Amino acid sequence: MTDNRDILITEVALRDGSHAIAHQYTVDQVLNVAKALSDANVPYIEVSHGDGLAGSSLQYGLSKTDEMKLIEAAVSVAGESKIAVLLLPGIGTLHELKEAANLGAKMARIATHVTEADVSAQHIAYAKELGMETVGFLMMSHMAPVDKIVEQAKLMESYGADTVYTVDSAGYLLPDQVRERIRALKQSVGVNVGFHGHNNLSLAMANTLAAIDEGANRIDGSVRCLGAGAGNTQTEVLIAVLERMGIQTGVDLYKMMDLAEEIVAPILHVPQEITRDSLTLGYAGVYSSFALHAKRAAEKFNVDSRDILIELGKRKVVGGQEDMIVDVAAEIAKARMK
Ligand SMILES: CC[C@H](O)CC(=O)C(=O)O
Ligand SMILES: [Mn+2]
Repeated sequence: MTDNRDILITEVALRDGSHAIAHQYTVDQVLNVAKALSDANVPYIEVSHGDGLAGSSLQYGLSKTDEMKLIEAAVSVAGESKIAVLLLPGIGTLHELKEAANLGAKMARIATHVTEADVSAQHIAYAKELGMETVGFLMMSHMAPVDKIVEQAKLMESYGADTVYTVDSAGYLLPDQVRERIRALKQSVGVNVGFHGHNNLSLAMANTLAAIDEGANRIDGSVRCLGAGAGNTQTEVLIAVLERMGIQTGVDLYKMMDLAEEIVAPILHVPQEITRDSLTLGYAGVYSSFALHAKRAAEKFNVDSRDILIELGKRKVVGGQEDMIVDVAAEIAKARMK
């Protein structure tokens, strides 16, 4: 593996991308994608249900394949790359974390709502005990002021996180807002700082570059943008842009392009675009993974999915409250009948 990397990329298509295909990954798809990512020298490859370990459920969406089988498959072809898993405390437990570590996962990313870092303490500590590298992943970062994010990141650092992330789950943040968050984290924590963007307002690349400019050295990307909502910062494009800027990622651009075109594009049910629904997510500040749930609820209640998303934004609904999507759709349908 190349040592002189300025930025370490975590590829999230096999986790965040799972939202975009309703968690229908097969072992063969994961083998092919993970092998190609490893051949391209991507340092970290995240594999889990879209909502993290143990996310497979009626509430979040049932996986086609047990995620442990997917993790095992990815590990078998990972070579020098490290397999990462995502865990949201309350959805996943220490049990799944141990199972993933036993299968060979080397990094645990513990994700909480931006104001709830305290629930990550035991998961971060346990992941360290298991010998894993740990990341504190502060989701929906647009919903808290900068000083709150710093406070929460410091908590994660105190639990043992090696890296803390600002996560723009809704694809809502503007580049200046990313800058102020990353700058404050760089000034306040002693660990690596990372950024995870969503492209709902077509700002994932601009936001990622702003984060890097402020000193973030851990960056998430998704090949062919495969992620929730309009997807994430497109990895192969990011590699090209960073190469032009003289920033080393150690990732092979041509191999990433080939993977995107030949292996990942055929997996996509529909091309990853900024649709009216994903644009509404970014505009209203709604969790990107709500998009498919809102679409289904809109069809069921014959209402406009944008009205559902705007209302969810007003109510400041966060991850874990997916059941509210149906409630809101039903309320909108009922109000229309009056
Ligand atoms: C449901 C977990 C979520 O997809 C994590 C994430 O990638 C984000 O908040 O953007
Ligand atoms: Mn995401």
